[in-house]
Amino acid sequence: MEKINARRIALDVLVDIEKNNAFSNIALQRALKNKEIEDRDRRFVTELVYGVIENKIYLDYIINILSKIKMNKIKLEVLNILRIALYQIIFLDRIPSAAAVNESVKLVKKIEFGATGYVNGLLRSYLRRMDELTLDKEHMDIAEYLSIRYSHPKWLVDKWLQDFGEVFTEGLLKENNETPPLTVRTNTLKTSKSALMKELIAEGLEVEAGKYTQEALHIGNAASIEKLKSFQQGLFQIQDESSMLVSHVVNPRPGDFVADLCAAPGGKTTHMAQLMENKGKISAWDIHAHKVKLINEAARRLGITIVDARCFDAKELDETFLEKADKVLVDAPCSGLGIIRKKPEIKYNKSLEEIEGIAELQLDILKNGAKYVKKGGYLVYSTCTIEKQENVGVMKRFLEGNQDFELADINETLPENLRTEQKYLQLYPHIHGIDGFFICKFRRVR
Ligand SMILES: C[S@@+](CC[C@H](N)C(=O)[O-])C[C@H]1O[C@@H](n2cnc3c(N)ncnc32)[C@H](O)[C@@H]1O
Repeated sequence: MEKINARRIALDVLVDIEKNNAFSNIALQRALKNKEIEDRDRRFVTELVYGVIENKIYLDYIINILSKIKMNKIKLEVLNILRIALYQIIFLDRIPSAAAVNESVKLVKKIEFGATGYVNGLLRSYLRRMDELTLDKEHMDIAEYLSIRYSHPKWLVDKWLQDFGEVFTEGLLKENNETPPLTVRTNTLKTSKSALMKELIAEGLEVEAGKYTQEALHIGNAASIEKLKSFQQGLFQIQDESSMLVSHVVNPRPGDFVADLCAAPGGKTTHMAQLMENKGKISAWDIHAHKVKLINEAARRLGITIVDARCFDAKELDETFLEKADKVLVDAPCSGLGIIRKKPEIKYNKSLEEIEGIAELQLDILKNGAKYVKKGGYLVYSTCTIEKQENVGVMKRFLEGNQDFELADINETLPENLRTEQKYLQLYPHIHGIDGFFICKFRRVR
């Protein structure tokens, strides 16, 4: 069998992401699936792929200075070989620079023999000149400096500087390039947190309790978690703590009827089913049929029977649900700028226009969601973004147009370390250490 070359796999994944606009997690999964690859190599491939995407603007800034060929004329494969090499030299202390250069030269020889001299020359030139290539914050425009240093598009840095100020923005940008721990939610329908902890430790994982929710566990050294027996037995679900907080704010009770309008892949649906002790009903909708399947798969694995998943566009009104629900959740499609740590390509794919469009979509879905709520019932709005035009902006616009609703107090459903004066919760990765999320809750009073 051919020896697995981690750098080669990382290269293929990076080219796939750029050429086909693939999502990093899906491209990685596809490339690693069915490969006999040790956990250590699997982690190295993942580290290279995420590291390069996270730092792409910075790596390209250096390549642009050193290259004799214009950036847009460099073949994608060669460009990514350079990025992988520079990423290792600059960011991975444990890899000697000479090894990073030699391995990249070997790789380019196999893939684009004619570019061998170019790659070798550029990398050696970096090693000679690296001191003079460091960014000089004092003499640069602050937005330009932050944009290159932390590889976020300039328009986004400008926006965040305006919204949050320099210190906050730099903290956020820095954290966005960190790797978050993998977090899982105990399936309390099948086990307890302490029993699951023991099980995972016995399976060779490093496990720690979460910071905010009683079901959460952080996993230190997971490589292929879905292969674990405990996963296949449905003892847990992979889910960030921010996302778990949403279901706690919804606070569904056993016997409730809950409508979850944007539900796939079912993280919050299945969590709410747990909180309902698998009693009552959850109608879980998603616009994409292939994603509806994921809700059903998750429910089956976790032993949940109260979920009725369907393919439906929540912008449409389903009159059969009018005033039927005790609780409605709109976990809305959003710009996703709170989860850049997990999906770093998000920062390159967004635009101001898209943020505006998505805020309108959220408002449309919320307006319909409101119509399904019983008198005295609740509507919860959540996103995985930190953008004010969505979040607080949409929350205010919803309240202006829906006089039957008022903001409900969410504090009693939050852990003490997250209680807030405001009647909504905005989480930031660099402040709370979990995904950037927004959560608020409306009560139908009339
Ligand atoms: C943030 S994700 C939901 C995550 C899910 N609640 C969970 O916890 O696993 C938003 C979902 O909304 C779906 N979506 C987008 N537009 C929609 C629409 N018009 N109607 C229903 N679902 C929609 C997307 O397919 C996506 O799965």
